[in-house]
Formats: sequence, C-alpha cells, structure tokens
Amino acid sequence: KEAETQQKLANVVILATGGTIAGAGASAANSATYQAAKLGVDKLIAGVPELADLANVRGEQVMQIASESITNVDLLKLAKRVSELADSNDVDGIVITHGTDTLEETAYFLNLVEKTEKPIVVVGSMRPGTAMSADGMLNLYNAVAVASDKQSRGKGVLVTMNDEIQSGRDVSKSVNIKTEAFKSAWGPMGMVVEGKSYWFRLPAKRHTTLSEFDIKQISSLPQVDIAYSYGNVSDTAYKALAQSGAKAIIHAGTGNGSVSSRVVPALQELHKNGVQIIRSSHVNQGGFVLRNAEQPDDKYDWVVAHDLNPQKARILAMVAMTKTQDSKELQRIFWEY
Ligand SMILES: NC(=O)C[C@H](N)C(=O)O
Repeated sequence: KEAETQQKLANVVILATGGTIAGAGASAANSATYQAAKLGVDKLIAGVPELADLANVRGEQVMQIASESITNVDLLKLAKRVSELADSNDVDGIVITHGTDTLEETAYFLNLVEKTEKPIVVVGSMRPGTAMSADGMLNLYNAVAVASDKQSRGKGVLVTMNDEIQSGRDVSKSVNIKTEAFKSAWGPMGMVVEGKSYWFRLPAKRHTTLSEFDIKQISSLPQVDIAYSYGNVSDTAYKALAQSGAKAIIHAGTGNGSVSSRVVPALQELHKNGVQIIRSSHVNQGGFVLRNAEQPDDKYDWVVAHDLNPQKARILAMVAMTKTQDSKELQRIFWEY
C-alpha cells in the first residue's frame, strides 16, 4: 500500500541554498535577530513531516549562505543544477529554499534561463525556524504542494510566500520583518491553502520554454551594476562602476527613472565609451519607466527597464548581454521579458 502511494506522488527535489528559512536564533523571541543559513536541508525536510503526504521529497544542499552574499557564480551553479534536474525523468518539480533578500533576483533569473515546463518554486521565510510563529514550515509545505501539482507546469518560475503564489518575474521583497513581505505590482497569480493551489492569472511575459535564453549556453555573466539616485546626487558612482568594468549600468532613478542634470553628461560620455545605460525607477510599489519620458532615450541611445525594478533590470541585462551588445536589441528584450 505504501509503495503504491509513493508511486502516485510526484517526485520533488528541494535544493537548499541557505537564508533565514535555514536560520536559527538564540531564543524563540528572536524573530529578527538570528543567524541565517545554519540548518542543513535534511533538517529542513525533517522539520515538516507532512511533506511526505504531498510528494516523494529529497534534498540537496547546493550552498549554505545568506542570500545577500550570492554571487553570479553561485547563481550559475544553482541554475545549472536546476536544469540538470529538470531534464531528469524521475523529477517532477523543483523547490529552491533561498534567503529572501535576493530571492526575487534568483527567481527572475531562473524564469529567464530554464528550459522546462516543470514547476520550479523558490521559497524563503521572514523568521528563522526557531522563532515563535515561524513562517518557513508553511511556506515550504506550500512550495512542495505547488511544485508537485501538474497545474503549476508551464507557468514560469513561482514563489510561494505567505499563502500566495507569485510570479518569479513580478514579485519583489517590498517590506522587511513582516511575513507579508513579498508583493507584486500586478498581484499574485494564485493562492495555496492547505496544500491545494487556486489559480487566478497567468504571466504575459516570455519565460522558460518560450525564452530565447538557455542556461546550458551560459557559462559566465557580464558585469552589470546599479547606481542609486537621490537629491544632490553626483556622477561619482556611475564613473567608478564603469571604471571597475561594468558593461551596463542600471540607473536606479527617482520617479519615472529621471536622471539628475548633474549626472546626464557623465552617462552620455560613458555610453560613448560602450557602457549601456538602462533607466529604471526605485519607487517602492512598482516603477513604470517609458522611453523618451523624462529623458530623450532615442537621442542618447539609452534603454528603459519599464516595470522592472533596478535589481531585476540587472538580472535581465546580464542575461541579455550574453547574446547581444546592441541597445535596440536590449530594448526589445526589456519589452518582452
Ligand atoms: N529573510 C531572509 O532570508 C533574509 C536573509 N538576510 C537572507 O536573505 O538570507
């Protein structure tokens, strides 16, 4: 009987990378003061025995770090392992446990480069497992539920936090401390409640199998950096980033991705020297940057990130620049993904 149920259940692999979901604090009252990336994947799985009701689950520790320390090399390593597993006949779905600080970047990266319809779900927690009302157990349970559900196939990389199913493209950490941290300007795709998914919308942007990018063809990522804008900003950071080798600079602009008159000349100069300038917005609840609004992008040959926040724009620019250095092509890619 047991063997029969095992056969019917989906095979889900949990790839653990660290983060608060694997964190531990000194006491149950420590919901914000703790060390991330302490618990191994076997302990995470053992902590939620109910996972066995949802799927045949096995774990792999890909790395053990807080997500603010993830590098491009780590990102490639993780994505390549996801791709190998997705190609394997005995894997139906993949869950990635991840710190929440850069979870949105990893989820978007995988959404762009993984050539599979199999569900890939990225999940984290806002409180360590040792804290009162820890959110990691339920988030992980929900992630495995979504990853083992056939309905989740072909919907792009997903994120399950706080009972919501979010698109890995759209979702962003919008609040810290609170468990309702992950929001998307375009709303969640669905809900997951007591192990069952309820879907309401689909992503309109190209992803996974419909993406022109493939992790199997990517062995390194170009240097793309972000410069933050504010009143009284100078061009120092932009120039320094270019000097350190940035192939593109994401302008984390005010409002509509506006650029201070003190910075415009430097950006024109940097672009003449081959650095792509990509205008995004750092407003909190979803920027919306349009070409030639605020700045004459056609004239300067700059690119706009549209609704992508600066950190997501960096991910797309890196992926796009593995294939093209042409600003028109980059702009097409920014509209389509
Ligand atoms: N809630 C978290 O996971 C935060 C942690 N700093 C991380 O990203 O690894």
